[in-house]
Amino acid sequence: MFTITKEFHFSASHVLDRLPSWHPCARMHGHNYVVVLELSARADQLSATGFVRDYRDLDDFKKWLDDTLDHRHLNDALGPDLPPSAELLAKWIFDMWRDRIPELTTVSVSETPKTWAHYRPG
Ligand SMILES: Nc1nc2c(c(=O)[nH]1)N=C([C@H](O)[C@H](O)COP(=O)(O)OP(=O)(O)OP(=O)(O)O)CN2
Ligand SMILES: [Zn+2]
Repeated sequence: MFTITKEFHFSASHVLDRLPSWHPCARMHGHNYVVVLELSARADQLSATGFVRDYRDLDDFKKWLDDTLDHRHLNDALGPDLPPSAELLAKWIFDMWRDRIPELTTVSVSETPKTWAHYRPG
């Protein structure tokens, strides 16, 4: 298998309001999020150019991220039923984009330089 990744950035606020009140993340705060899309293909699926997918094809994803999540409150963007943890945000993005990017295999979300959550369907 070949895999490619491309990294995207956005800034947003959130409240993890299902945490106990003593937890700092139960208060509203923000992150400079990093999202990494991983796309995969077998050797026989590569384009004639040798691409899993042209990185430039992901420009639509960048625009969507800017329009949908950048400088937003994630609790509003994801709705009241989905806690905006890094894990569930990664799955939410995967589910939004799996049909438009059939080669998509993993979505990863980082909230801080030390943390990553990864979602790939089991
Ligand atoms: N499994 C998860 N744990 C936590 C999440 C999450 O999405 N998934 N989110 C948070 C907070 O939103 C935020 O990311 C804080 O994380 P934390 O690592 O505690 O960040 P700090 O910078 O405060 O940590 P330091 O240890 O001081 O670097 C919490 N947990
Ligand atoms: Zn947070």
